[in-house]
Amino acid sequence: MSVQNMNGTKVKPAKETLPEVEVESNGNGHKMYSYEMLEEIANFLLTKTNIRPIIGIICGSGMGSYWKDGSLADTITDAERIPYEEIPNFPTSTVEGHHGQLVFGRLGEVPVVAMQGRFHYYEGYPLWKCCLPIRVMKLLGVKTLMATNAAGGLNPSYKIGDLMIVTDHINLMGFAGNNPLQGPNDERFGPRFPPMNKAYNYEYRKIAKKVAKELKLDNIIREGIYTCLGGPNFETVAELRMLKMVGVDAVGMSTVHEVITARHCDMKVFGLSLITNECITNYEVEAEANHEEVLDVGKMRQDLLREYISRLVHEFSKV
Ligand SMILES: O=P(O)(O)O[C@@H]1C[C@H](O)[C@@H](CO)O1
Ligand SMILES: Nc1nc2[nH]cnc2c(=O)[nH]1
Repeated sequence: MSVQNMNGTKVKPAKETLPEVEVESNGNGHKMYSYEMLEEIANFLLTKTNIRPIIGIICGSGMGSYWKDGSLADTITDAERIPYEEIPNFPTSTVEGHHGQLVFGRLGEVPVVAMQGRFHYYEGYPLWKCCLPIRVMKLLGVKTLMATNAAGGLNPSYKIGDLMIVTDHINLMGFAGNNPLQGPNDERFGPRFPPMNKAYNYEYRKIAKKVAKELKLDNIIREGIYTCLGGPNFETVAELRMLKMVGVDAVGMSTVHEVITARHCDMKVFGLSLITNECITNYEVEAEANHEEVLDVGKMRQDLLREYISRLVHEFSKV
């Protein structure tokens, strides 16, 4: 469901979130959920489905529509959809293009869980809460995270509709002291000081390039560095010029903190950006970035993404 804002743009109406239960503070005034509370969420989900997922997929903005209305529903079998509103202590999606449900099912033979809608910092969620579903996935038995996102293409050779295999990220929000792992560390998830030099699995990246070749996607597949800004505004020209200088290829508002959380609890990670718009680094350009374009490009690429992601799931499950 959506409503129109003052500019006629479609937005999701604000939803009431479930009451937050304080367990411990992360020292930043943020309340965090304990291991036991996350276990409760995972156990709740396990009572709702017989699927025991080994791969977790996060659908980026506009990239989740291929999970409904007949397209991936034809590919995914034994599908169980659980709206976020029905999951105790789970956040809810407030962004257009993020449906707000977990989809459990099988892609081919592989049991998966997909987040059809992720949580962003700009929605008002602290980073640990944006990443809460990753820890829940871990407790469900998920071994691999596939994080997809919509991103602006900063590398001048990128075109709208390209797919960028993420080789690495720059944690800009972390530079400013904001990290999902801030606060007391629970060793049951992972170490206090996790390494991050192998964030994006090398084997998966090789497979993703091989599969892209087989699907004849050579002309749209890229590899590059992603960064996340807090949003919700798109970037200024000066900001983009700065990011370009430090080697960023694609700019978004998610993924980095999810990947950090996944690596902390020893999940293997694959990252994929859909380049939905060109980052404007020139004051003479008339065009402006907008969310509608992001969603439109997601729609334009939904069939291709469905095929590519299904193939990747199959190949990754063999590693
Ligand atoms: O959820 P992702 O990172 O795919 O969404 C991007 C960032 C903003 O949420 C939105 C802007 O159009 O797209
Ligand atoms: N920050 C940011 N996020 C995006 N998501 C999709 N496009 C963009 C963009 O240009 N900038």
